[in-house]
Amino acid sequence: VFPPPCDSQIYCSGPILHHVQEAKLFDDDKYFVDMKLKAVPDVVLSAFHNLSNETPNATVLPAELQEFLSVYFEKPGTEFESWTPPDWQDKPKFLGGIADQKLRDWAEKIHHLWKSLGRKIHVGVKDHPELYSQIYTPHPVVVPGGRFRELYYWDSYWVINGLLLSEMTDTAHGMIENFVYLVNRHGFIPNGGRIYYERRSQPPFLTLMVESYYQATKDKSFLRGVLPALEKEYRFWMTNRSVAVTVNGEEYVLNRYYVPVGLPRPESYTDDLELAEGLADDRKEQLWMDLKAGAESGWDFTSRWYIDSDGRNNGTLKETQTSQILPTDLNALLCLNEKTLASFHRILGDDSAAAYDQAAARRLGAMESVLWDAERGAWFDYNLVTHSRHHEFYPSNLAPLWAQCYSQAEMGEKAVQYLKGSGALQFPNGVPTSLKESGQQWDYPNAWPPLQHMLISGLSKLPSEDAKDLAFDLAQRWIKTNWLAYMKYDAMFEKYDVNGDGKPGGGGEYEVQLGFGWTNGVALQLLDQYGATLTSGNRRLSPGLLLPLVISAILMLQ
Ligand SMILES: OC[C@H]1O[C@H](O[C@H]2O[C@H](CO)[C@@H](O)[C@H](O)[C@H]2O)[C@H](O)[C@@H](O)[C@@H]1O
Repeated sequence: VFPPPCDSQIYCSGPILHHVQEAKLFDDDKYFVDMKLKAVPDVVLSAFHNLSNETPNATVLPAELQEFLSVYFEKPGTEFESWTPPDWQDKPKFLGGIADQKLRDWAEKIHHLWKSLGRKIHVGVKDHPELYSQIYTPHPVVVPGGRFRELYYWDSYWVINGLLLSEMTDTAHGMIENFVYLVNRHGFIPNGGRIYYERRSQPPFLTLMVESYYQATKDKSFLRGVLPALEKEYRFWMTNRSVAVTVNGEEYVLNRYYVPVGLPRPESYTDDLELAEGLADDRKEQLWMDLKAGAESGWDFTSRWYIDSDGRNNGTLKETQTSQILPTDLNALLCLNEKTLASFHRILGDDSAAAYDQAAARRLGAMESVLWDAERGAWFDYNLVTHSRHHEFYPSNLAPLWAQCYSQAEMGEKAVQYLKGSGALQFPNGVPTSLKESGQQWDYPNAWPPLQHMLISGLSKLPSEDAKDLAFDLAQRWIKTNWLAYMKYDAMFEKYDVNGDGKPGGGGEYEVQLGFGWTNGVALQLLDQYGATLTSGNRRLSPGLLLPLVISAILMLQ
């Protein structure tokens, strides 16, 4: 009953996809669905039909499949022209604010990486979209790197923040224009720049990208031009990804990730097929939908989305039920979108700000009634099956601090105490994604750049020195991890391990990737924000953390 991931009978459904992926001709299922066609789809489909009709039981041997692919497909990557961002220039100003010479030299190297991650889509993709899985966008993009050859939605927020520090305003402008183009074409922004991603999104960061750009340029006419697309995207999330939930007799509306699309993810086809083996057809479809919703959350995959048969936040990947969870971070992000949209209307001097102010106030009330736990002092995901909160630690439990979506100052301070008592601060290299080692990449021991950034930024906005010191301490840990790994491997990674000295992360369904868009963006932001005090050597203990240590040492001596 549910539509396939896209309408292409080559890239998203049908016998070619099935046979090629099942034959495991490539190490990564994403490889095949990124290949360009050498002939129009009808010709390729009928050639495959003839080939499989000639063989008993329609089985095509791997050697025949290889031959078929070499006749009808090109290697991935041919859809790009070589492109160096024309606005890239040596020595952007922010470098001057980094006191530690080694970190300053390293920041300069990161700034150089934008040149290798820039891509311009070949005009052929615009003229003959039927030959490509690549989605055409009019302006060049900065990609994450490695197997992620195309643009990604939420990654681009941290990429754009980094580009703005690198004074690459035109490249940032073009990337935002691409997203506006995608909203106008699809009604929302796809997960990434491939047709197999076109029926699911990722965390909605476009409004915040525009906010970053506006803060850097103060360009009101740009703001006026893009605002209708931002509102269109907001309506998409409120129409297609919202749920009404009743708590203590009151009804609240909050958002979730939800992807009513069938079949396995084409880019991870055999993983999804194997995971669903043995399930009844309707359970299979449900699992595939929830895996896609997991991809839409950006956390693919994690024990955070597991709900076992007793309704507990427990189980295995097969028990992923993303759509049955109201996530704290998605709702904090939408609250921040609402506040930012209101502020845009105020800047432009029109009279539409009030509607967004009211939406933000409604959401804040809902988050405090449904997600906030006053006893524990944090916000927790809400389970729609059991109508209760999940109490595991995830950095997302503090996302409302980052979004500044809470009503009383004391909630912020309670959340700091929650974090300190959570056990998540005991690791030298950053805050883990959870405290569970599930083997999935969005779990312990991995730490991810966007989560470090949101946590550090949330803590740094709190009024207390204690919270600010903790923010600095976490920034120092993260920078040191990134820097040590760079010294060892000469590379920036998509994620890191919270243990060891500069260790890349692992787990999940693909090898850890290098590049890496959001890692570079977050490192540059932290180096800019804390450049005067960060060091490449031993961690400088901030006064707020030093004092408790001194007191406990004195007590021990007594
Ligand atoms: O191919 C598997 C999945 O890969 C992507 O997810 C991961 O990389 C993205 C790019 O850095 C990142 O946005 C996401 O948070 C990562 O988990 C892709 O976005 C998924 O849709 C895809 O299934």
